[in-house]
Amino acid sequence: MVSFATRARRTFEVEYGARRGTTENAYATRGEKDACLIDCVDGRHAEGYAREIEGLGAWARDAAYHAVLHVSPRRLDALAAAIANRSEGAACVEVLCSNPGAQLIQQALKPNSPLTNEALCAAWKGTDGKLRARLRVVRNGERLDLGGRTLRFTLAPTPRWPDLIFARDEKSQTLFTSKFFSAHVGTMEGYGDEGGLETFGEDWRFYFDCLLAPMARQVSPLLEKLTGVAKTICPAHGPVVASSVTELYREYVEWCKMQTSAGDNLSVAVIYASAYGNTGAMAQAIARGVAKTGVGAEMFNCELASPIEVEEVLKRSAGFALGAPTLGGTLPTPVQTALGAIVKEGDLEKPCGSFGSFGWSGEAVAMIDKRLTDAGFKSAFEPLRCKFKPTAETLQLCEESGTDLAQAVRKIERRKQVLERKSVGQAADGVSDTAAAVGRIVGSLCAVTTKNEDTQSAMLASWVSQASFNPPALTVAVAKERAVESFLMTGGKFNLNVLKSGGEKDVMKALLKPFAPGENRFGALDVDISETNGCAVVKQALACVECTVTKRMEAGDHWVVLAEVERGTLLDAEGVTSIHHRKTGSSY
Ligand SMILES: Cc1cc2nc3c(=O)[nH]c(=O)nc-3n(C[C@H](O)[C@H](O)[C@H](O)COP(=O)(O)O)c2cc1C
Repeated sequence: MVSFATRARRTFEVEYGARRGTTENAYATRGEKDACLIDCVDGRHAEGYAREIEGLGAWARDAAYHAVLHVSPRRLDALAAAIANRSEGAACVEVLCSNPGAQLIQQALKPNSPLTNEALCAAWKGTDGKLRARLRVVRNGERLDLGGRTLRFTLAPTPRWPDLIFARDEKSQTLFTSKFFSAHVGTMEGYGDEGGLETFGEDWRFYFDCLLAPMARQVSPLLEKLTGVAKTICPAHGPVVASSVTELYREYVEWCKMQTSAGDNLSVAVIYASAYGNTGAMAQAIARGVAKTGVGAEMFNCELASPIEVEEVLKRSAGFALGAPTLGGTLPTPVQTALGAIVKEGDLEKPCGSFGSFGWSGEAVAMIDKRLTDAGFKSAFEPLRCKFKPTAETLQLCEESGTDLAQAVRKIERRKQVLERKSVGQAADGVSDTAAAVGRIVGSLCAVTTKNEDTQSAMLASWVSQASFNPPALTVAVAKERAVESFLMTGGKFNLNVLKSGGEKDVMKALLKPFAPGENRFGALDVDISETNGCAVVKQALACVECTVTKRMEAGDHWVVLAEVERGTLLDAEGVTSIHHRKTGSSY
């Protein structure tokens, strides 16, 4: 195995939001006859990758095969380095990938195309003009005999990775799963998953929630293809799964089920096209914002689907977002077709949104927005436009916009239910005994203030409790759809500003005011920024407790966040803590 760990967060896609770094993994295996390199790392590590392969020995350097389970433009420099480093007399390497993967490599090998990769072109054909590599498209179920060891390939296309393949080494019962069972964590000691779910559960789940949950419908049947014995799972990122194969597989099946059953009740379609992945990254962040509310999110790449499939996804969705890059001053054709299908379906009750990346003129998003508005659709968020690659702030904005879209869908659903109940003569909102009893539990009214990269955020909280004397620790329950939720991952910092009885009104007003995605959360509130953790200190509070998240536990529609107290400051020694009294346990 060859693995490169990065501690820093280098890219801003939502899946890196937990800020635990990542690893780029690649593997090599050999039989009695031939060897095969499996997977490929990010182009940043191209030189190191070639060196590491060389270090394994001539069998790896001059391997007969290189199976690239996911082809991305970002990985082509590393593929080029591996090919360029082969010895002079080595035979042509067969680069195995799926049909969509092969198309991407062919584009990269074409001179003067937007996807041309100079390093790959140079490596593919040696200076003597002889081919040093050739493409081989693998079929579903195809076997590669290495001599006493066989690799079996399974095609595993998803909207985000249409070219994905799994490989199974039948002799060692090892599964190579690329993006499946991956995690962005670069902090482990070795390569393995020692500590299993206890140690990496949150990382696996976060990666799943960000990337696979919005494609759960497509992921579920692919998981079925992976059943059967496997001793080891080798993913593209994070630990090699050895001690917790069965548990992680079971969790994946369960998470998919949770997501699809949420989607069966109520779901939002995020329909998009993306030539270079920028609009795709925005779509991913919007889908994450939707999914964390418990509403199903279905990512749908309309370049890979027929108009009928677009119509079907629209029919089963209660809202949608449509995204496109600007190419040649207009929308890509598949998005125009999808737009036509949306307007034709014409269910104007469905809330919507538009988004997309552009380079200079950026007409696409305005075109989508105008067409939808003219047809009578109502947007749940302002059109989201982004110049080239989205930044951390843009992705945060996309995530919050996704949450707004899901909440708009929920609101319509609730209204429908109230009308239904009324029509059958039930009370619209009776408080049950259980709810009334639970409502008698009280908590201290606090402002949680937190920060992620350059973005500050805050929420009002009363489901707060001390949890340990030594070390001093506390818990806060955070609704899954809350914008600050993604700031409070393990390792995240926040301040718990305990509010003063009689002095809580202004803070409540400021924090309960609806805010648009990306808007300053503090409004007119007077805050200082802590020099130790960079989070806001509410000046009107009674006390400020600076904390670091140590663990999260899933609890129905909330995450219970356990945090260790780093330090505390008493801002007002005379005041009394504000208590939040309620009539019902079914709302705050
Ligand atoms: C062939 C081509 C044509 C483009 N035309 C435009 C254009 O007319 N206006 C514009 O704002 N950007 C244009 N761009 C820039 C893209 O919109 C920009 O690269 C965007 O980030 C692509 O998003 P994507 O990664 O989702 O495909 C063009 C890019 C290419 C490669």
